[in-house]
Amino acid sequence: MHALNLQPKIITLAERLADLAVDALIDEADLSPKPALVDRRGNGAHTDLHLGLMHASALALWPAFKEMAEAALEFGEIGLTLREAIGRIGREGEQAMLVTTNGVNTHRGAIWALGLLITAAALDTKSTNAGAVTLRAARLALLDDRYAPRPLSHGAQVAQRYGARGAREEAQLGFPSVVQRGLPQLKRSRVAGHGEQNARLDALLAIMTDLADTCVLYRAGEPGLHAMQHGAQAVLDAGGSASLTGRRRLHELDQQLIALNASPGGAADLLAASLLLDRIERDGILQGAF
Ligand SMILES: CC(C)(COP(=O)(O)OP(=O)(O)OC[C@H]1O[C@@H](n2cnc3c(N)ncnc32)[C@H](O[C@H]2O[C@H](COP(=O)(O)OP(=O)(O)OP(=O)(O)O)[C@@H](O)[C@H]2O)[C@@H]1O)[C@@H](O)C(=O)NCCC(=O)NCCS
Ligand SMILES: Nc1ncnc2[nH]cnc12
Repeated sequence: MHALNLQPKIITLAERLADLAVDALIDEADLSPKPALVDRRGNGAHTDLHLGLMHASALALWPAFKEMAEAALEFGEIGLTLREAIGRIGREGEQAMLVTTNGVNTHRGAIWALGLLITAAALDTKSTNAGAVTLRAARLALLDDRYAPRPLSHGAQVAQRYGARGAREEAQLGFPSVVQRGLPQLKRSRVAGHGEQNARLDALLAIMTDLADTCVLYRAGEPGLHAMQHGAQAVLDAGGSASLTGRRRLHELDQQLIALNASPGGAADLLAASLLLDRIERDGILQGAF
């Protein structure tokens, strides 16, 4: 007769990082009320997305995140070999996402941003503050993956039309929207006692105030981007999402962006990146067990 094994399974560093990334994506999707984005209330400005699809997509990305962290551990240093390995894994992750969502792009930007951050975190678990991790991620993003296809993506079309360089530049600059806006606002709103959900909403709004979100530019042009940036600033100026006036401004922003079809999908990805870095900095298992 076999005794029941009640020992907790020891998870690997790569598995732990993949867990943190998926948790960050699910927390981002669930956070409500987000302007014009999919959340617990509904589909925002989207006709082809819903919350269940966002969850399924996030879960489908776990193996890719784990493999990226494993590649970092295997190669051990920033270089073209690692960059091209995670590029391949990222593209396989995109395929897994598209199979799960039946062809809908739920998390392309998130695979890019969180994939780079997971890889960068795994490279040195003794140096996991946001500044150090984003710097390593930027050095990876600056390397040119020779095998990356160059499709005329929405981001590429927007770059041609408006000169906005979007997700690639955000990573190559070390995620300024995360390090200078999202994370500091998350911490400020927590310290002010606004509650975790409001702190996360404020972090999203802080990202939106300055981001050249190629998703918004593609769907709603410069008027859409202007509405997103100024509307987000108006909520923060009114006291943020924990205040009554701020909540009113947030509702107005939601209505305005939906009317413009302007979904800030890039800002949503960068909120998930902020939540991931916040978790990596504070994670007891990551700090202690490896
Ligand atoms: C380098 C890549 C990110 C490719 O970049 P590019 O700009 O060429 O490609 P896009 O396909 O447009 O994807 C970029 C996505 O990044 C998000 N984003 C937008 N602006 C920013 C920004 N300023 N900073 C950071 N991130 C940003 C955004 O993702 C979200 O929006 C998605 C929905 O967008 P879209 O497809 O346009 O969808 P809709 O408007 O809804 O379209 P329809 O309904 O009309 O169909 C949503 O998924 C969010 O995630 C942009 O979409 C990179 O992808 C790449 O090179 N990948 C290859 C693999 C690789 O090398 N990986 C590296 C290992 S990690
Ligand atoms: N919550 C969300 N709604 C719409 N697009 C997104 N892209 C990433 N997160 C999103």
